[in-house]
Amino acid sequence: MITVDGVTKNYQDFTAVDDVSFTAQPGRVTGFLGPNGAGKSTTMRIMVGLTRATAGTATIGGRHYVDLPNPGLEVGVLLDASAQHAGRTGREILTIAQLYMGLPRGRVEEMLEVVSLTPSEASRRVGNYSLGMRQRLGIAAALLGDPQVLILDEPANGLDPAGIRWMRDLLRGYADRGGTVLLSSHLLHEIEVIADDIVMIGNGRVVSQGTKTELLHAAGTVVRGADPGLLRHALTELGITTTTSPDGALHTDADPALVGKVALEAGVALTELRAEDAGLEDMFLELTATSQREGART
Ligand SMILES: Nc1ncnc2c1ncn2[C@@H]1O[C@H](COP(=O)(O)OP(=O)(O)OP(=O)(O)O)[C@@H](O)[C@H]1O
Repeated sequence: MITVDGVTKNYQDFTAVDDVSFTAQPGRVTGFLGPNGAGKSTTMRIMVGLTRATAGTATIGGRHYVDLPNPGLEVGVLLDASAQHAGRTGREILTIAQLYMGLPRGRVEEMLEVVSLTPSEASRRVGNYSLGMRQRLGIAAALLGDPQVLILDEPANGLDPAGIRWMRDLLRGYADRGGTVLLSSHLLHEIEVIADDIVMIGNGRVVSQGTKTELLHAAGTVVRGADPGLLRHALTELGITTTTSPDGALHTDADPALVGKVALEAGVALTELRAEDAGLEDMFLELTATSQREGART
């Protein structure tokens, strides 16, 4: 588990991360979502001891990263896929990591296979790798020590659609086996398809967090009945306010299960009942509107 507790980072009078708290739980993929410059990378760098927090703590399994005796065995980190020695081959980079982690040699070839880097690609210098290949190598390095926790900063950058699908399946499987995954992105769709839990950050502050289901449900319910007037009346009677869209559908903040129950009791046949698809996109833009560069930066 990753625990971030009241983390703040000031650069002189600029606050890059402002009292951020959240947890990333085992068995779940936690998406760390925010627009450019929101403070995701800074928070992740603090988690792994590369940046010192001005206040607050970030721990992995209850310990600070710097206190982990052989960190690669406990947490796999990919912060910048291009931050590798360009003159080394992919295989050499993994071999160096394998040696200092004290892992069996076979682990390198195993990981190259997992990330689908062919033997000839693994023998090429990283300076000649595409961004997608660097991401794959970075994921191989993060997985090398078979850690229980993964911290990945924008891991889908540079991957093609098949690569994104591959990564999603890999991380899903990893979390399903009990691993903790924290991955950041400024692209909502990426997070929406993979994450179980979402932490949204804007202007250094957490603007919303919860399970994906909770955040989707926060958008409310759309319901359409054979007798819209009677349905509206039944809902209003229970104090559930509704608005009617031009196409006759009713919109309410209440839960779909409750709306369905009210309709059943009122004897109204429903033709549509669903969680309102505001799309996390709208919510993401709305929630971060005041904290984006284009918005009021206070
Ligand atoms: N060393 C530093 N000195 C001064 N400001 C910094 C430093 N590092 C980061 N910042 C600022 O902190 C803010 C947050 O940056 P950060 O890289 O954490 O954002 P991010 O959410 O990862 O963005 P992106 O999606 O663009 O990668 C930015 O305004 C950035 O310019």
